Amino acid sequence: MTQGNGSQFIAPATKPITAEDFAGTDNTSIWWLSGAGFLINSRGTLIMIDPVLTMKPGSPDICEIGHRMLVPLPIVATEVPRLDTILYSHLDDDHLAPVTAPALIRTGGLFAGPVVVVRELANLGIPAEQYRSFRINETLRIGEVEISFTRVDHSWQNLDPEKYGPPYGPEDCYGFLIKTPDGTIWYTGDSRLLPEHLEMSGVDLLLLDISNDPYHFGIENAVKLANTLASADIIAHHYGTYDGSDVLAFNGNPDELASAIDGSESRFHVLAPGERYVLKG
Ligand SMILES: Nc1ccn([C@@H]2O[C@H](COP(=O)(O)O)[C@@H](O)[C@H]2O)c(=O)n1
Repeated sequence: MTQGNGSQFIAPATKPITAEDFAGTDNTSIWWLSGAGFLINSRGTLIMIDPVLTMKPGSPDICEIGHRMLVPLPIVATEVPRLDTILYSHLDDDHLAPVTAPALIRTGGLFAGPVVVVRELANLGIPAEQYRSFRINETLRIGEVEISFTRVDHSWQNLDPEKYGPPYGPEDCYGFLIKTPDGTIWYTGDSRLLPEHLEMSGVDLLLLDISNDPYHFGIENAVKLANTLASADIIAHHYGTYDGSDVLAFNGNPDELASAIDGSESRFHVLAPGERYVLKG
């Protein structure tokens, strides 16, 4: 892993995700897609979270949302063969990418997220029969997997509401609690730390946003959450992907957390995009 572009931490070198990774399995596997995105294959049930998987046409390193990528994508949207659901945490384009979303219609997956997100998915051309909005604490069951929608606070427009518009409210951005036959995964979503986050239990794998932005956990609270969920494995994300040493939301550094997370040697995973992690519940 390298430091580049001033002080920016770059993710480990990408490994390709292939068609075989979408086949039926006897376990639950997780891949970081880069940025804030994940693929989960739970015994053949296929879930994507916040995929940003398209490059600008003709450009080797500028992605669809205009950022130069520090690492290549492990798979592009047009090569994703099949999905059961695509979960969207919120509207920001490094989560809901406007070229990737329609490119995933052909996977047959159900697009799911908050009401405002689903409204935007409709604008992007997702057919009505292929999307559904959910409220906090509602559940979506797909095969043997049960997904519930957890609370976040990501009201970053408060930085300057005149410039950025109304701040995201409590039903505009979600996290996802994903119960599989092999254990429970929690994707916290982009959020400041809430008291209820510290009351979560039964989490086997924490997909932890480690960016150091005031409307995210920040290092101190990411460590606090990791140490509260003391028996969970952790996969770091929301860092090392997009060029922007001056953008706090892109500038997490796993090294800054590792020494403060209890037992980090065995449970804090700094995966390459496209590297498989097998859930041990
Ligand atoms: N001028 C700005 C505007 C926004 N931000 C931060 O960007 C983040 C939005 O992207 P997410 O991945 O977090 O959804 C948000 O956290 C803002 O704090 C900024 O730094 N400067």
